[in-house]
Amino acid sequence: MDKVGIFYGSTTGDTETIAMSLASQLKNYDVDVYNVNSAAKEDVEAYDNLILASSTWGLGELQSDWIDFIEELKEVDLKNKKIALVGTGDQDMYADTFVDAIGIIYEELKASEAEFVGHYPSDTYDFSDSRALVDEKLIGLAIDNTNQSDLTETRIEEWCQGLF
Ligand SMILES: Cc1cc2nc3c(=O)[nH]c(=O)nc-3n(C[C@H](O)[C@H](O)[C@H](O)COP(=O)(O)O)c2cc1C
Repeated sequence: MDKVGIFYGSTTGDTETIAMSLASQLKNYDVDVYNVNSAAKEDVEAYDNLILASSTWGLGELQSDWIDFIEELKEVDLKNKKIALVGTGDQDMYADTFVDAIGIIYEELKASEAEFVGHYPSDTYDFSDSRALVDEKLIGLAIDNTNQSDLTETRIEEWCQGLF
């Protein structure tokens, strides 16, 4: 079975819950889940398929544990790895910075020659702006459990199909 490493940062537990849902949805893979507050770059090196998940805090900032971890990731040779991004956020309260964190992770890592997979259409959301918008699509899956919790399960199911 192909391996998938899920690396998440979570301040109040929302992204952690999503990381666990993703792990149970990816039934055809051997999945390990890491909190970035205690993960190291050697953990990342063990996987060809990565899911990187972050909530957004402040006004469009990375979840705090990601601030150090993104620097570690930049030291990993990510060439030939596939990376899928998952952002949690609130599109109503933070309509101009919705899931910006995954846009930041993408910007930091796009020079790495990793292949970014799992782009997601933005038409079922209602926000004004996001750094996660790349070529009119979201660079990864966005989850908003404050305003659209009813869509979360379906979005995860859809997104996980044929992801890697
Ligand atoms: C002070 C504060 C700032 C936030 N800033 C943003 C933001 O800029 N963009 C966004 O999409 N969500 C923002 N959010 C919403 C969080 O990202 C959201 O609640 C998320 O589910 C938290 O996930 P976590 O518990 O895994 O950290 C903010 C929430 C708070 C309380």
